Amino acid sequence: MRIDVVTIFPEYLDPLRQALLGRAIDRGLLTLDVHDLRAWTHDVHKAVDDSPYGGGPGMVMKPQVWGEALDELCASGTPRLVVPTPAGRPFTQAVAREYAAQPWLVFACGRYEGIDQRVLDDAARRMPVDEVSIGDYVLVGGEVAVMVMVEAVARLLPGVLGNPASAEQDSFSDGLLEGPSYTRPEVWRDLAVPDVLRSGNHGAIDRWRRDQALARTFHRRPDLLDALPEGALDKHDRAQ
Ligand SMILES: COc1ccc2nc(C(=O)O)sc2c1
Repeated sequence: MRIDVVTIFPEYLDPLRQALLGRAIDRGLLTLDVHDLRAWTHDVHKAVDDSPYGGGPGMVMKPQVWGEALDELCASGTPRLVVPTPAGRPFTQAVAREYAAQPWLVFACGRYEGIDQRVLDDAARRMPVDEVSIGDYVLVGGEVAVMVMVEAVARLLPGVLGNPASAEQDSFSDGLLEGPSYTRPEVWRDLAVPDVLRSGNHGAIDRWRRDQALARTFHRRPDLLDALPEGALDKHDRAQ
């Protein structure tokens, strides 16, 4: 997978080159190229924003600069353009899986009050454009949202996670929240690991973990239970 990110703060994306993701990039499992939007300005001040038509607070990112950047970066093909914005559709694990199947993603990081809408409308003439939000809160810019999305997507790529089963068992993969996890010691500050996890009875362990996930989801995210596909809960699940 090829990932390009366009931003006025390229160094903001540096953490993506650390640890697991950094190793995956070094191993060629994905490429990550971060571009400074100001490289496509032509004035001495490298201006990327201007006042909004219709008035109102803040500034809007200029269409000309973005247009030239995307023209150059997307000249060789048809990536999916992903634009983080508070007004976007929710970024979910399902969207992460959808993106992980794409050969090429270009992320456009807005700042200020956002990017002139015509940039997205023009891009949509020649590539799929997705406006997405990572949550119901507003950030200062798109960079942090891009880091969240790149990590969520990259970890799904073959070979990135040491144990592929991790991606199948983590929260949201079966539509439920993950239950609690434990490791040694057996007792810590008089808190003991649940006996079933030390029983060696894998059927009972799997059942206990499923029940824990259902209970946690019911109490913390009942909306996820409502969203489960028909038949996702068996008779035992429904009896919980
Ligand atoms: C101007 O660019 C922004 C500003 C806030 C913001 N908030 C996001 C979110 O997903 O919450 S994406 C995003 C992009």
